Amino acid sequence: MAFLKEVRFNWSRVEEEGSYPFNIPALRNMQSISMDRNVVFLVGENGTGKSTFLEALAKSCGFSTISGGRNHPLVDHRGDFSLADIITLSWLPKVEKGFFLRAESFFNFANYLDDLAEEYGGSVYLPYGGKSLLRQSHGESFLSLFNNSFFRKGIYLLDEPEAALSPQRQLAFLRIIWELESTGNAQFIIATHSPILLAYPNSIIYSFADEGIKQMTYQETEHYQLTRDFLNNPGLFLNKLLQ
Ligand SMILES: Nc1ncnc2c1ncn2[C@@H]1O[C@H](COP(=O)(O)OP(=O)(O)OP(=O)(O)O)[C@@H](O)[C@H]1O
Repeated sequence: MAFLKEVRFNWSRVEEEGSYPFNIPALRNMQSISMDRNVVFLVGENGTGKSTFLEALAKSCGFSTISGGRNHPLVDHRGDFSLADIITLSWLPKVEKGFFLRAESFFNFANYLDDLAEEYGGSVYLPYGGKSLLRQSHGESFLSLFNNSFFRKGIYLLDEPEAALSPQRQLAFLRIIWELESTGNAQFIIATHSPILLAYPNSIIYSFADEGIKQMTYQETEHYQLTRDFLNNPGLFLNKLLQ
């Protein structure tokens, strides 16, 4: 269910326009972004601002900005989440639960769970597949999290969840998304470079670029077109590329 309906930018609150994160071209001209769909994808070239936007959403939701939900007091002291100070989230209905997954700092979250387990015992691992996430492969730990923790009614903000997943596991992950969103229990906002994940039906796809953020179809994304052209004829593609 689309709990989060819209994100509005209050640019008048910005004091230093020329510096990060307020200088990101894709975001600078946006007044609002509709989120009114169970599954919303953020795509675009590296460095166009997808993670910055997702982290600001996570902070505004009260989630850990390293990875985690509301009950995980993990603070990223190096990050700059000031974009969260100028966005307003419109909810209907408001949900408190959910999770922010940042693939690159998931290790810190797994470490944090191990520290908790040392103090409170192995039951800490129950929502994460019953054992330390560090004793599972990267991909297994992601799927353990998705399978065991993502069952509550909530909003799930995922930054490149495909990072650890094989193509087969990406398909398994699409099935998890479907089971949760089609029963009205979840909204997913996912930054991704995966042409497999992007194929999920009935989503909104937002493409981040210097000109702004534009909604497009799956077939219009560069991820789809480039992957299709490559797979149609890898030899020809590489011949041109490597000449
Ligand atoms: N803490 C920071 N301080 C200054 N600039 C930053 C900071 N974090 C990111 N940037 C810059 O902001 C821009 C957007 O970065 P961001 O990580 O949001 O991009 P992205 O679209 O998620 O990229 P990718 O697809 O590579 O993950 C980039 O130019 C990046 O160099």
